[in-house]
Amino acid sequence: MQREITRELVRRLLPGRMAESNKGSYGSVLAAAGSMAYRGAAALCTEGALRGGAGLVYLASVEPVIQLVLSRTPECCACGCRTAANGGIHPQDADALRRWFADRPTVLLAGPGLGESAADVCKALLGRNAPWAGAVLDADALNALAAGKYRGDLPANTIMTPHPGEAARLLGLTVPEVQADREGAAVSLAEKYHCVAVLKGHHTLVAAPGGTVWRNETGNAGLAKGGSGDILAGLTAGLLAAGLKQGRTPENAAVCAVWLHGAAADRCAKRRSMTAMLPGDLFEDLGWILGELGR
Ligand SMILES: NC(=O)C1=CN([C@@H]2O[C@H](COP(=O)(O)OP(=O)(O)OC[C@H]3O[C@@H](n4cnc5c(N)ncnc54)[C@H](OP(=O)(O)O)[C@@H]3O)[C@@H](O)[C@H]2O)[C@@H](O)CC1
Ligand SMILES: Nc1ncnc2c1ncn2[C@@H]1O[C@H](COP(=O)(O)OP(=O)(O)O)[C@@H](O)[C@H]1O
Repeated sequence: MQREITRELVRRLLPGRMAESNKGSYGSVLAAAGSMAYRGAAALCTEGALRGGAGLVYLASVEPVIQLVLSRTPECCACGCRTAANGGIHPQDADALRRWFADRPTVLLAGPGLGESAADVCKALLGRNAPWAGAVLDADALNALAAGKYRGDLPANTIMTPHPGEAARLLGLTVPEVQADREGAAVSLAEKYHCVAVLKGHHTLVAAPGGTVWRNETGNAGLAKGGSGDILAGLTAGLLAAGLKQGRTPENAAVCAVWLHGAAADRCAKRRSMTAMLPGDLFEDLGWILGELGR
């Protein structure tokens, strides 16, 4: 049975901003994102993590991507990596990152824009004894997981955010089969991969193993543009990092992220139209909606 995500639920579950706090109170995110082919995805997901409230956001990527992201959001800390032959992060640098973060509890956000480098990067970052406080896996990180390129034993507090195409690959189904039983697909993903599954699309669903299936009713077809999913992945990671510091669960973070993302899109469509709005426009509306919720 599905339960609707409401504004009141989100108000209750959102991490607070306390007067007596500092950046360490809201957790850290490392985004492993972007490649020579997909530069914007890294910019959108890191801004999503910052605007989702994480205290510190690091970006691991190739230098041209780092330059682009810092020019938009200098708040982001750079972990510049060498470029591999496939245009992505060099695998040796991914190994070094994993060692550097071993004693710095951090949420890993992996996938947006990684392209062909995803298999090597995920193998290095998500192998045995991965140090992450939690993880958000999206896009190419999910395709590499579906293809068996790294162990399916994900860190505790993992959230995956597949669109129906990615969900079909993860479950060995076709897209029409996923869409014909979205609730069954979301539950199967959560149980197969022991994580919180966010099955995106019109009426995004959130399922945790053995838990409620949440249905989101915010959002509109203006989100059907490349980059919307990258923002959701970053926002989810930012909320997860801040929420884990305050005893919230990954399910709480996913529920808040999908509702806020859709509510921002609904506000954005009123001022920009569904046709002309861009994913990057959502950040302004997100700020207004968080403000209305007292955060
Ligand atoms: N500015 C940037 O840098 C951007 C970079 N980006 C980066 O691009 C990379 C590739 O990501 P991607 O999602 O485009 O590739 P992919 O998973 O192969 O999806 C296409 C296939 O899946 C299916 N499919 C997709 N959605 C579906 C749906 N809702 N419902 C049903 N089916 C759906 C679709 O099937 P079709 O409908 O065409 O048969 C098609 O075959 C990745 O790194 C990402 O982060 C993008 O985020 C954009 C902005
Ligand atoms: N018609 C729609 N109605 C509501 N939400 C939508 C619609 N189309 C797309 N979205 C949302 O936009 C985002 C698209 O993510 P994704 O397919 O991964 O795109 P990309 O990776 O290209 O950014 C998801 O959050 C999805 O739920």
